Amino acid sequence: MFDVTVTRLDPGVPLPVYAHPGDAGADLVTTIDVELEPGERALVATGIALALPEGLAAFVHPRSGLALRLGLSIVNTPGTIDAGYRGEIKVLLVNHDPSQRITLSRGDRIAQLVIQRVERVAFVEADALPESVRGAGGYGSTGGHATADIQRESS
Ligand SMILES: O=c1ccn([C@H]2C[C@H](O)[C@@H](COP(=O)(O)OP(=O)(O)OP(=O)(O)O)O2)c(=O)[nH]1
Ligand SMILES: [Mg+2]
Repeated sequence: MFDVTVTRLDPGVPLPVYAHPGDAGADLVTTIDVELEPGERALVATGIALALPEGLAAFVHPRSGLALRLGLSIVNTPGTIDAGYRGEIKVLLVNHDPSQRITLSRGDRIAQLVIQRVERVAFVEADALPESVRGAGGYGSTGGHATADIQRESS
């Protein structure tokens, strides 16, 4: 376990907390009340700033329960918190529900922070790449992808 130094820019919010032993995500809360109309997005402050050691990064993920119940997600999921970032962690929430407004109150848990080891590499340019079994095949090259309704109807 790494120690990560945290500051609370809003003294009224809890530190990020793992709900259970073994959880990968530590919950973050909103410092403000928010109302999101269907399709609307909002940048929401969490009151938390970190000093991550080099070699770690934090990723801001949606919470599954809120996604299921309300359609709440994050536009740039997962948001990337660089080790060098010392500012407040903010969450770019979005309401994916087609008809229902989402109402959140200060203190509600809105997202979860997953801390991971990350590698940095030297990008070394070459004229050609070494061969591999997959080669350049991508975007469904192995099959098994769903067919869009519109394609199914016209075929
Ligand atoms: O969900 C997020 C994503 C990012 N950030 C902060 C921390 C991160 O280190 C910084 C920059 O994020 P990113 O690199 O994804 O955004 P950018 O648009 O590339 O901005 P920049 O030019 O500052 O790198 O913004 C957040 O607070 N929340
Ligand atoms: Mg960036």
